[in-house]
Amino acid sequence: MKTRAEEGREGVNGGAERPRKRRKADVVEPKRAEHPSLSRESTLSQDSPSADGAVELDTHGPRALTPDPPSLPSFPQVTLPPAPERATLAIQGIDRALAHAQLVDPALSFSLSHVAEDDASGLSLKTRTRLKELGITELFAVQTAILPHLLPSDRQKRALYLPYDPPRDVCVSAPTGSGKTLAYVLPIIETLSTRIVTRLRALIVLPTRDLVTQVREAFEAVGKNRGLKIASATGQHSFAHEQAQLIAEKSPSLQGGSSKVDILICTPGRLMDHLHATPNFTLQHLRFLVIDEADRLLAQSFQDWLAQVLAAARPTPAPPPHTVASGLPYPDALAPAFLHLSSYTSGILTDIDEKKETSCQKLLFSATLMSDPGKIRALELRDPHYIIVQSASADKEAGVLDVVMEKFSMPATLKEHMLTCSSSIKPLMLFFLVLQRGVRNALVFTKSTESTMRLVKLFEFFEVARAAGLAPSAAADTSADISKPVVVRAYSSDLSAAERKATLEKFKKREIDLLVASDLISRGIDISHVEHVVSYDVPIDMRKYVHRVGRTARAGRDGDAWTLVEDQEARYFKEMLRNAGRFSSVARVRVSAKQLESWNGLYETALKKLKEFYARERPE
Ligand SMILES: Nc1ncnc2c1ncn2[C@@H]1O[C@H](COP(=O)(O)OP(=O)(O)OP(=O)(O)O)[C@@H](O)[C@H]1O
Repeated sequence: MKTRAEEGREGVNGGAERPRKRRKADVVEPKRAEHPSLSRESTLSQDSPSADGAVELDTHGPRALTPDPPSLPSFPQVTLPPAPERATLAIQGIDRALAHAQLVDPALSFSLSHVAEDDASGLSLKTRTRLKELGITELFAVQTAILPHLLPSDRQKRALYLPYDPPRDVCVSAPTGSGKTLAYVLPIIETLSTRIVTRLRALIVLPTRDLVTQVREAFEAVGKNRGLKIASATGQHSFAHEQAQLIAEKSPSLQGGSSKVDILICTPGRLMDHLHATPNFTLQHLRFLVIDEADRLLAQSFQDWLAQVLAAARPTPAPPPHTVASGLPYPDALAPAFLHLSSYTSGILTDIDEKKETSCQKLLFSATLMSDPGKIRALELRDPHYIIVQSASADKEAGVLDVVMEKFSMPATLKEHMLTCSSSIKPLMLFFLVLQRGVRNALVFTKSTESTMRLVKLFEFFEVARAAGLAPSAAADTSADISKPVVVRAYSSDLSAAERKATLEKFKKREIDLLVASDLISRGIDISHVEHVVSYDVPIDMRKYVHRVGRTARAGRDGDAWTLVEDQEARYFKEMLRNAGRFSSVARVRVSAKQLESWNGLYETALKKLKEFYARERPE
């Protein structure tokens, strides 16, 4: 019997014997033999004998039976263990708090009483009455779940300063349109309305100006007649104007800061500007720091905004005693956790001084909350409580895994469709959806501003050709009046802030049928009448998809999402859906050439006009 190594040598060298390489086992053997339990005999005896008593060693064969040269017995063939499941890998190393998340059924709700003084929601009668005026009679799942954490029945825990018993932070993952905004607006208004002096106590950070405007409107609506001052900072107005809105006292520099507002809603860039350059702008009195669209904001660095905000809210060490100024008191008020900075204290800690912490409670929200441990660490969360509003699974681990593996929950009332076609007829597919399927009150997403402009122009030329009766009108599968011209407008970063606002207003008033945009408004924007979302260009990842389609089917309303997929993109798009567990939820829509036939002529005419238009616009 030949060993495999010997067979191999024969195969390569034609039988010529080469000196055998010194193997590791040869070196180890004498040492092992020194110990009786590791001696050759005892090792061999562990192998199972064959029927005739000879030991079968499949790798060393006869050599193993002879005492010389000494060698170790064979080990079993190396076999790789089966690869761990993706789910197993995903759960490894996740934040402990996330693993203990509170899973909430999206169907959960809480009916509000508008007469009783006390209500288990924790909301005051004033707030509930205001909600009734706004047409809100019940709390949605995310609001029902979060209020006990932010408005505890123990009123002391609602105090504006909790330096010795600081509140736990809260992270929320809930589907688009599920009411996350009110989930933080309500407890903030309720808690702050007990305040006597105006200080900056709630800071809400959002990724875009449009969202700042929207959230400010929500605060103003709910907080009406509660005496709280609300401001926003986005850079839309001059810096000096914003400073005048935010700060009462410009000089001298007050250690406790000075604020004209209780609640500030802002973008991170502008927040940094005020933190650096606005005298007396301080975050030491913050009771709430809300990071909405948290995954998007944490992906953006903006001069390391998060680290700077956290540092500004955190008590700083006491200055050395000899630097503490004496003299007349300032009209000043330090937060309790910052009192050691006062000119009246020595700055020397004694045994009875307990460690004081910032009272700022961080609240994170997103429909696509990240689980990246690195990013979460950067938030310096305090004993965080996770709330996941998640349909389908009652199994806690599965629910947490869905967040970790980016299988985000979608609104139950959303219907998803995909249409596959060649790139050359993609615009025709959109015309088909609008004219045959009655797609109106729709947001159409493209991949870029340029793509938005081209599509809007092409649609306009198409409508001009249609109005001129250049093609027979086809029988539509819709009740929509297709004889009416379809109004299409662009919403892009090329427009001025005023133009964008005006366009959005017109769309809200239903004066625009199709609003074409890049991903500028794919997150957070809440327009209740959006019935359809069309992804004219496929979204590049699942997060984008979730936020785009989430512009419809909000607050329990119905909605349809259509994705136009070019043939070469189909594989990638389907794979993306499959990985996110959405493949079976998306209906494939087949459109035959015959169904498109009636619009072909108009399309050709529109394309020709578009070419002429761009030739005029950009002469060579
Ligand atoms: N309890 C409620 N009753 C009725 N309508 C509500 C309630 N809560 C919120 N809404 C409405 O639901 C809509 C969606 O809410 P909101 O914009 O807060 O969703 P969201 O979860 O933040 O979505 P996104 O993730 O897309 O930002 C809004 O028009 C809001 O006014």
